[in-house]
Amino acid sequence: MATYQSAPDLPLYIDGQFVDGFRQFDNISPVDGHLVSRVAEASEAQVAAAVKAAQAALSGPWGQLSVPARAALMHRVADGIEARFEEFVAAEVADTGRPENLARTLDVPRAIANFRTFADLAATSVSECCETPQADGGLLFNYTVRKPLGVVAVISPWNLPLLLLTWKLGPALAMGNTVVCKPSEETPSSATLLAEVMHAVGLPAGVFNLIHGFGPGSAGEFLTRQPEIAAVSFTGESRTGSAIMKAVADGVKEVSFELGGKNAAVVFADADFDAAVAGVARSSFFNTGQVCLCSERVYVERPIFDRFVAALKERAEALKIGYPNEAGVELGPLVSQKHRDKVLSYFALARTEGANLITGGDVPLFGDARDNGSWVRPTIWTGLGDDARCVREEIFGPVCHIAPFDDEEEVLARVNDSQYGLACALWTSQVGRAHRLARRVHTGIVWVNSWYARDLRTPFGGSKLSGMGREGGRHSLDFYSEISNICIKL
Ligand SMILES: NC(=O)c1ccc[n+]([C@@H]2O[C@H](COP(=O)([O-])OP(=O)(O)OC[C@H]3O[C@@H](n4cnc5c(N)ncnc54)[C@H](O)[C@@H]3O)[C@@H](O)[C@H]2O)c1
Ligand SMILES: N/C(=C\C=C\C=O)C(=O)O
Repeated sequence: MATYQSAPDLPLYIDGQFVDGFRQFDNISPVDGHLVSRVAEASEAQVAAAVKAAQAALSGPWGQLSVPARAALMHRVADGIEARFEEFVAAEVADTGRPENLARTLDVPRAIANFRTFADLAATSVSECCETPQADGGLLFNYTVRKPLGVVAVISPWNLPLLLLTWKLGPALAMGNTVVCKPSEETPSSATLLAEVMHAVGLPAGVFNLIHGFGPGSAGEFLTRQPEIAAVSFTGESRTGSAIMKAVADGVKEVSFELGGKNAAVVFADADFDAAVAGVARSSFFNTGQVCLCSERVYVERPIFDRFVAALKERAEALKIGYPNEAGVELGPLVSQKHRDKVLSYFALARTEGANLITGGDVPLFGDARDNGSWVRPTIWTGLGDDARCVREEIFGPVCHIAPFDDEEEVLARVNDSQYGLACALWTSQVGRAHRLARRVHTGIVWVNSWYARDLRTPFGGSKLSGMGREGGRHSLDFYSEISNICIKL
């Protein structure tokens, strides 16, 4: 049984040593507001030291390791996470208040899979080659080699803390880079536990470094401004991506951005109704709506609109909200009071914009310690126009707006009318329509009759304000390595 009581102070991990920061900040539980831990904040000098240690490690034993040897080490990291599985569950629950079952079935298993998948992909990847006959009868033989980029800055968000950190770490390390990681200030616990696993596995000092702190004017910004970093892999808000892009522009650093979204779910009258209701309830309320892929916009074909709204209302109101270790709990709190204030501001905005409130739109009163937490109810609106801010701006909470539509061309235009382009879920029984529409939706990812079903070999990422680049499968191998072409005249 995972426990999520207060933990000890959380340190930094720099050049193979656990060290204090220049000051500490509080890590507060979103369940009931209790102090989870005090966290070391890295100074600019400590961030610079971490990057220098990572730079030095490239020319040490780590830089001499073969790909299979690095892959074996990544598997040992995965073994280390497995060995401390319940501690990782407790760490994610302590910081996010999520249901234990979610951490046990998604977050920690995906961290293990992230290391194992990219260890195996790196160890089995092949390079390109070609032969070019010459007019003089000679031959050119071209082949490519992958080299590490160097020091990679890994900056991750709070919504799936361990999953998203390791989604980057797995391929970055498997491809021979060294890393300096800056997890979100909201969720430092599982990254710190991971540092203990990395240390125990015996990665050479400087290969993996962990700094805690905030964004602007703190560890996050300091990291992006270090001249020695070769690339930044970032997941977070679009406006943060823009700030990081500016910070690294002068150095022309490589960036991989997984950013925000305002994703649509489209339900046609011919869809499996019960599957679509269950699927949209999951895609709108999963992880309390704190997934960049969540459907905050739902379009339902008019003949089933009223029936669908009623069914989704019933599902939303049946979701079990509760303590992380309660049996059957499905929804936890939002990650912080600050984030809840943002979500509540959209609840208020929806009223101003004239939304019909179908359910939720407020804070549940428990009459216990949870009233000091960051809880909201799952919320459904209808009746807003496509130009409403609540229909265009990312809210990042358990909320969706449902609108009717009449035909494919209309709904396709409305789905694509967004500054984001991350994900879309289509619910229909017509295979031809599914393929036709999927390729015309302007998002990086389209699920048909499913949502957040993942194969780690597939490309993941978005367009427009949702990001830059793709990670997953060989796309991660490509991003986290420098490819050189060698041409030999035979
Ligand atoms: N596309 C995806 O795959 C994906 C996945 C998860 C979350 N997200 C997005 O992330 C957001 C929620 O996460 P968040 O609130 O942690 O995002 P955020 O942008 O506020 O913070 C993300 C990380 O960046 C750091 N940071 C903030 N400002 C920085 C700066 N100027 N320089 C360097 N680092 C900085 C933060 O400390 C944190 O570690 C949502 O918009 C969500 O859509 C996207
Ligand atoms: N990058 C991934 C998930 C992103 C979730 C966004 O909140 C993944 O599943 O690999």
